[in-house]
Amino acid sequence: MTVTPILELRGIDKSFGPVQVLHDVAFSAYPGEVTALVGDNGAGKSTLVKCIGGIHSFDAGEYLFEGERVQVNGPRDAAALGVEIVYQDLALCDNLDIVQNMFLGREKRRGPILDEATMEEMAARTLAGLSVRTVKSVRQQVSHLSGGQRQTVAIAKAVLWNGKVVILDEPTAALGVAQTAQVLELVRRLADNGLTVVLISHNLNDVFAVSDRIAALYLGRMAAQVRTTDVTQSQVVELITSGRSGDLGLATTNGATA
Ligand SMILES: Nc1ncnc2c1ncn2[C@@H]1O[C@H](COP(=O)(O)OP(=O)(O)OP(=O)(O)O)[C@@H](O)[C@H]1O
Repeated sequence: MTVTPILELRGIDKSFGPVQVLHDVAFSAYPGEVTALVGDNGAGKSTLVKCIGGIHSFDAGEYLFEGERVQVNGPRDAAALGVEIVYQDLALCDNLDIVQNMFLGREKRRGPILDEATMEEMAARTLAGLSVRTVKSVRQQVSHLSGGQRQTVAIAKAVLWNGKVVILDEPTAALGVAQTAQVLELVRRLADNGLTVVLISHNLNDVFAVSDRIAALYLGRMAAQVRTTDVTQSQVVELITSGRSGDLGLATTNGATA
């Protein structure tokens, strides 16, 4: 059965000045699935994600959303489609509480006055909808939260703003074992709730724990996009380090088939 990806990039080229960073990259992500984007340092993961998020324009290629070709000329266009990126450094403000962070720059107002009650209720409902029980009060200041709780708030913020495609940049990079497990559980739940999740990760244990598909970039080219159940960790290591895997009978190299 062929399933239409919610997000699809075809033939993406991207250069910075004379240096071509992405070469003819194809990438697809599907609702209800976690697609892991892997690759060595400098392979082009962040650049690809920034093209998806409208932060970088690309030089050639097509961007399709829900099967339709779209123009994404900036972060606002990506946000309007429902593409939300949660960066590793989180961009949460330490001196604000959870509600203030989740609504930062998009506050609800009743006339000239901030509608605190509605914002508080929406923040709490979003966290509850994600079965987040580790955050006790939405009025806690973010500086008092653990790394895992901060990551949870950043993810919930993306969901609150109607993220259909939620892209997570190394969400467990700074976390210990227990917090990593909590965040991975949340990542899986997002997909199980029907969202499309793209997970950038260097940690193959995380990738194999939660992903449905793996897209491996090598020196700016998409080496393979495969179902996680079709590959072993050592095959993925080979894809990351050499761009190929000799013993991998690839069913698809660009994720076009489901
Ligand atoms: N703004 C820029 N100007 C020039 N070169 C850039 C720019 N951004 C990225 N690059 C180059 O593009 C290449 C890919 O970088 P990118 O950050 O996308 O890789 P990555 O796979 O995300 O790496 P990492 O895992 O280390 O974050 C690198 O060689 C990098 O130096």
